[in-house]
Amino acid sequence: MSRSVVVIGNFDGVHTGHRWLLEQARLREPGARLVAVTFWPHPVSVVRPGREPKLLTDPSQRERLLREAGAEQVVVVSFTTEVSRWSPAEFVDRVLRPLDPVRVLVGEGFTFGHRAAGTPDTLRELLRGVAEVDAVALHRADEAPASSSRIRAALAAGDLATANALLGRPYCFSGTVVVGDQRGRQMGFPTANLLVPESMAVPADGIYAGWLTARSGPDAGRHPAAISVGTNPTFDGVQRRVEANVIGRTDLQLYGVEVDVEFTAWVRGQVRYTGMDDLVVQIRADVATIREVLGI
Ligand SMILES: Cc1cc2nc3c(=O)[nH]c(=O)nc-3n(C[C@H](O)[C@H](O)[C@H](O)COP(=O)(O)O)c2cc1C
Ligand SMILES: Nc1ncnc2c1ncn2[C@@H]1O[C@H](COP(=O)(O)OP(=O)(O)O)[C@@H](O)[C@H]1O
Repeated sequence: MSRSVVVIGNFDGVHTGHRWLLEQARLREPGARLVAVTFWPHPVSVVRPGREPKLLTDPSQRERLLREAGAEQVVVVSFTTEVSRWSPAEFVDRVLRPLDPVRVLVGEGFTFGHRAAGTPDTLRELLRGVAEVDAVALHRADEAPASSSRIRAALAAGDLATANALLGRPYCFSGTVVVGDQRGRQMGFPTANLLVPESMAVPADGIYAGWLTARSGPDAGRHPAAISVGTNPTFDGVQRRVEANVIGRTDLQLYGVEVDVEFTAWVRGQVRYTGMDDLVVQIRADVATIREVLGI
């Protein structure tokens, strides 16, 4: 097997900064196999349980995005308490050496190993004579570097434009369509409902313009969508859901189908209406706005 160029990180969101790191790896070692080393679950959930951030990508989405960004191999280290106690040297011996790296790239400020004792300098020392180690300056999308935590904060604040700019792609929420309260079709706007796992980040409650892609089934493909994130306050709901109405259709069969919901633009916040009739009038207006936003 050819020698590798390795990038290491959590890569949650696979945002512009992560993609920049992968591009640098490709440019600096064009002949080498590009390997992304990452972790699952998120190390913070093991080291400081309960303090882990809400995730922008689940593991399968993250791997798919890393491959799209040029990774030819994705190595997922199962992060356990035992792994959290590895010294920097153990991490290098167990994870990096077997990949036969010619160069390793990490973001500036990267730390690894027990109590985050390893720095890019430690890595350089441990790999002396084996591989070059580059600590790459963090890519700046604007005044500050793109980071998963900035993106999470922007999403939570309803600032989808900033989140999407830092991601370098529309924010996307994936899941399996579940049965809801069967109310959507009564209102003339059936919605494919996705549950929001506790572990995942989701944009602030509100109405968004976007796209729904069904990965399989009779309606496979990408469809324009009016998206609602929230608890359906009009109906005193409690469970937070991502719901997408495919615009102009009432005939889709999406139950049990894996879908990707892409968020293109923020439209408005959630409102508690006094009844279904007022809500339906508003949804009609939303759909008209969303058609314009999407240019359909
Ligand atoms: C474009 C759009 C806008 C919506 N706006 C609101 C809203 O402002 N307030 C609210 O309580 N629910 C809103 N909803 C969510 C509806 O309450 C929900 O889709 C409906 O109750 C159907 O739920 P079901 O899929 O579980 O049957 C909106 C849904 C869509 C598609
Ligand atoms: N245009 C559409 N957009 C979304 N789902 C649709 C559409 N047309 C039909 N459906 C189907 O209807 C279901 C949603 O209908 P709805 O009455 O809102 O039920 P539920 O409350 O179970 O979500 C979806 O899961 C999907 O299978």
